[in-house]
Amino acid sequence: MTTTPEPRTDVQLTAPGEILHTGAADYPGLDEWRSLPLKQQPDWRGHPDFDSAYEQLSSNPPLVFAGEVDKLKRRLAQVANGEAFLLQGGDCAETFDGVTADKISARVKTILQMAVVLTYGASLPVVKMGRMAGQYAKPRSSDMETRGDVTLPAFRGEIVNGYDFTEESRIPDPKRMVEAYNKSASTLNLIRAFTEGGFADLRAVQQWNKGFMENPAHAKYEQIAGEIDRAVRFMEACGADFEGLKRTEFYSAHEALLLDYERALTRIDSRTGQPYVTSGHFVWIGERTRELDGAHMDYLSRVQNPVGVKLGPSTTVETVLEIIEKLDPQREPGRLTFISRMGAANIREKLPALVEAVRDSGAKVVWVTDPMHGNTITAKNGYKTRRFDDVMDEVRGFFEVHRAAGTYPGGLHVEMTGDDVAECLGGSDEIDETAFDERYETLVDPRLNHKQSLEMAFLVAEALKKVK
Ligand SMILES: O=C[C@H](O)[C@H](O)COP(=O)(O)O
Ligand SMILES: C=C(OP(=O)(O)O)C(=O)O
Repeated sequence: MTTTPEPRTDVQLTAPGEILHTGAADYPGLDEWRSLPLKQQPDWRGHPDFDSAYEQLSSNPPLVFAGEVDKLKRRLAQVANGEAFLLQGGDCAETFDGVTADKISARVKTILQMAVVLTYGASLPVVKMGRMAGQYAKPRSSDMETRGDVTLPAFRGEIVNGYDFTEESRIPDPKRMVEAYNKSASTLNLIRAFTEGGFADLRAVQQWNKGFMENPAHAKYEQIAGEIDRAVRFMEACGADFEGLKRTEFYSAHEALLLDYERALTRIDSRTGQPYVTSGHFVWIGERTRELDGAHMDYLSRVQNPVGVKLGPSTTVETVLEIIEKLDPQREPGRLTFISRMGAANIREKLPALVEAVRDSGAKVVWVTDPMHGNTITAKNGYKTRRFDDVMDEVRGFFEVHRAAGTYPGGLHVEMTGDDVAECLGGSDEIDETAFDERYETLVDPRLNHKQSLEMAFLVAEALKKVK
């Protein structure tokens, strides 16, 4: 069983509510991961720029504040209790060039649109979270990539190396961590401005959804869209406080894969003396790095953020119970989220035993479905893709499993974008492989485009109405 370190007594604690954070240079246990099995990392410790990049990050301001992280944990506790729904969405791999106002606003806009539809379906608040402002590191199936007769190190996300298929670009460069920090800061700044400055006004979001409904292909969602519209007009007629509804909470999330980056951005919260990863509000451990005795599990067991763990089809009951012991020994609601990514073909067979075991253990975790990562296929023309129908089938399976177990299907985790890309097959626009040459932009895995994301929200809203 993991023990949470005692608060430091030798640091100056400030009054509750203050947002000062100190570095975490010698906090006990925070460097334990360095002696444990560590997967999916670049070999860059000997790089001449490593120390200066690490020092720079260590002295930079935190990207998020411990008080916000605690607030998110309270929101996730509501999800664990079936009182809210969690929506996590964003790029597979953010790119430095993608940090533009247009692209960020399109993604935030799409997440807000999805959230309105889901809020209506669930009749519950939706906790909104972007795979944004830090989703720059990618785990890979293979360390190397071969094209023709050339083999080079695999692309590991722009925080590590470049996507161009040249020897120079694929060399890991620690200065990229500083660039990723700067890009994340810009992204968060814009997200905060959007979501606190009127962009999230419920009436505007509902207008955007009307645009989606104008396409005859989406007429099948007319009933639910009409109901939302009437509900908004009813609230307006009643004189609802739309000032309050102009703002919304929006949290950042990413895979805590690159431990040099996470360690350098860990800070001690001045209120509590406890360590927080300040690179994002919510961080998760991926399917490829979730060994119980591994570095990633150890590191995230020592910080206070709410954490997620991806669970693929090989996950056993013993593993989930041990993960709970390791990451949530205090059984703190909101601390632990399990993100299942079984694949449509597996979910109905593999998920029930895990959900039932967790239910019977009494632990209060959040259950989220990631219907993307278990449904990746290679299209006839060689592109990595996913079928919209498979994705939706996994979502339906997730709801069925929870209904049968009497547990709460707490959320949805999707790779999506606000742009009109063609990366996943199907949806009402019936995207097929022929569109890929023109509109395939992702650097690693295929995302739902704007319309496919909204369509998914409508379908999930229908499923959520049945949960109530
Ligand atoms: O996003 C998830 C992983 O990084 C991705 O699926 C790995 O892809 P690969 O199998 O092409 O390495
Ligand atoms: C790598 C990812 O997923 P997984 O760990 O589930 O493969 C991801 O979500 O980007």
